[in-house]
Formats: sequence, C-alpha cells, structure tokens
Amino acid sequence: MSNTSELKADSAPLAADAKKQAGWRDYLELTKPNVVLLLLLTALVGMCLATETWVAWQILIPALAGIGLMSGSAAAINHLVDRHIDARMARTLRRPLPSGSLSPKRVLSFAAIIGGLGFAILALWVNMLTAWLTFASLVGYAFIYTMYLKRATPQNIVIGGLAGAAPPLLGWTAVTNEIHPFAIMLVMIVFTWTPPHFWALAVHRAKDYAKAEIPMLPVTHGIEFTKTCILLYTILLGIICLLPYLIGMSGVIYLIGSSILSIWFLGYAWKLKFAPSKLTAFKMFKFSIWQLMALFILLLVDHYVGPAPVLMG
Ligand code: HEM
Ligand SMILES: CC(C)=CCC/C(C)=C/CC/C(C)=C/COP(=O)(O)OP(=O)(O)O
Repeated sequence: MSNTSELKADSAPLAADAKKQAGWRDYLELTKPNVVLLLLLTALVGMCLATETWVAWQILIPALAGIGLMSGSAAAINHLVDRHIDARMARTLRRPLPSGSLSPKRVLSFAAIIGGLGFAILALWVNMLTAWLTFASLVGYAFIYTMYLKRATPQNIVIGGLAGAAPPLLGWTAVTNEIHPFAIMLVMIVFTWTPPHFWALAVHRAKDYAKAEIPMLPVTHGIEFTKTCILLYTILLGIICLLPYLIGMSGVIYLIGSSILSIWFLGYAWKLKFAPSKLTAFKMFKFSIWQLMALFILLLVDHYVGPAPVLMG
C-alpha cells in the first residue's frame, strides 16, 4: 500500500468489477487460516514447554486468540500490499482482492480491527511483553517482509522468516513473561525450516515469480543453486533439531521421532537436487508442512508423556 489515495483509486474499479458478493469466506481467506493454525500449534507448544504442568486456560485462551488475531491481521495486510502482484500469479489471482470480491478499504479496516483486538487481548489478559513481541512479528511480516524485503532481495524469506518463527517464543513469554534460551531454540527450528519450506514451492512456481518480477532465489540465482541451498538448509535443520535433546529439554521420544522426520526431509532434498521428477519440489513443500506439524506434536508428547529430562541450568 503506498498511500490513502491509491486505496481510494483502487476501490472503484475493483468494486465495479466484483464478480461475487463478499462473504465470510473471503475474510477468512485473508487471514491465511491454515498457516495461522500451524503458527498457533507452535505457540501452544511454546506455552506448554514453558511449564511443568498444564497451562491455565485463563492464559491459554487469550494468548492463542491474541496471537491468532494478530497473525491473521498480518496476513490480511500482506494480501492488501501484494494485491497487484497477486493478480499476476496463477496461484494467487483468485484471492479476494485481485478477484474483486473485497475492496482494499474493507481489507484495511478488517486488518486494523482484528489486529487491534488481538493486541488488546494480549495486553489485558496475557502480558505486555507478549503483546509487543507479537506486534513486532506483525510489523516484521506485514511491513518489513511484504513491503520491502520481498521485493528487494532473494534473502527475503530468510530474514522475513523470523516473524513466522516467533510464535513459540510468544507462547513461552505468555506463560512466563520472560525470554528463555529454550524458547529461542524453538524459534531457531522454525527459522531454519522456513527456507526449504518456501524455496521448494518457489522452485515449483519459479515461472510465476519471474512473471511477477519478484526476486525469489530461483529467479535471481537459478533453480540448481536454489536446490543446493535447500539441501544445505535441510542438513542444518537436521542438526538444529537435535539440540532439544542435546541440551536436555526433550527426551528420546522426541529424538527418535524428529530424527526420522529429518532423514525423511533430507531424502526429499536429496531427490530434488540429484534425481527430481516434475513434482518433487511440490511434494517436498507439502511434506514440509506435515513435518513441522509432526515435529511440534512430538515436542508436546515428549514433554507430557516421556520421562522427565535432566534440565540444564
Ligand atoms: C517468510 C516465511 C514464509 C514464507 C515466505 C512462506 C510461504 C508460503 C507460501 C507461498 C505458501 C503457499 C500459500 C498458498 O498456496 O496460498 C505457504 C503455505 C503454507 N505455509 Fe508457509 N511460508 C512462510 C512461513 C511459514 C510458517 C512460519 C508457517 C507455520 C509455522 C507456514 C505454514 C504454511 C502452511 C500451513 C501452508 C499451507 C497453506 C494452505 O494450504 O492453505 N509458513 N507458505
Ligand atoms: C504476528 C505474527 C506471528 C505474524 C506472522 C504471520 C504470518 C501469517 C506468517 C506467515 C508467513 C507467510 C505465509 C509468508 C508468505 O507470504 P508471501 O507473501 O510470500 O506468500 P503469498 O504469495 O502466498 O502471499
């Protein structure tokens, strides 16, 4: 979004071209609900790992609601800022803004309302540290990544990935009101997972990104270089996934499960680099989502079911 007059100028043609009436499904789509659900799982695990017992519902409910609403708001701002490039890519052209079912003004109001509500919930019922850290993540994704990094550098998703990686820390601070090294380690897992997650899709959709002139790595440095980077990040992720066990935060259930997932993911990265079929990149992208979900469920199961680990420090 460059300024208010652009928003006004945009509203008219989009509203006039509207092909269908806006409904609640359009608003839901703006929030990237599947992404937010996975973000909330990582936040929930951050909350649970921060305490030896169950998380009190008086914190659990407002923390998940606040983080979810602010993430949804960030996603809606991403739709607003990216509406022109979304209109140029096959994957995104049917979204509510490029398809004309919602106007930019409505999207801005929606993002402001749910974002403000999310912040108020965190500030009133959780704590100010979590409220401000979540706000920083919103700014990181909706403004720094979407408005600047995405259009400026092929390292966009590496740096921007920090915002999407923050929820385990947000969950942890919601419960303890302090930043703990264990929470940072959970952030590091999601942070290192993001490049193979996204670049696998970018390899599959490289022509789309080139058409929209977005400097994603496969566009600027080619498919082969991107596949090498995916392989290297996948190895790094495998190493980082060992840390929860090595520092005594998680036990053998986690170690065995996460090692299987890491080897599996590495198998995809290896195939993508050395023996790809047309669909390997897309299958790896899909697998990355299941892998992160399974990894965080493992952390949770290990925490509550496994034998108590010996904690450092
Ligand atoms: C800068 C960081 C990230 C980038 C650039 C990125 C990029 C993408 C893209 C382009 C898609 C396809 C969306 C679509 O087809 O509509 C996607 C899907 C997805 N991403 Fe990411 N992602 C990032 C971080 C994350 C994080 C942190 C999570 C969760 C912890 C996540 C979870 C998902 C999920 C669940 C989907 C599937 C959505 C669906 O099927 O509706 N992503 N991601
Ligand atoms: C408060 C908080 C935790 C904020 C983070 C919220 C959030 C929704 C992070 C997910 C990152 C993501 C889906 C990036 C893709 O954007 P893209 O523009 O590259 O993808 P697109 O082309 O599919 O829109």
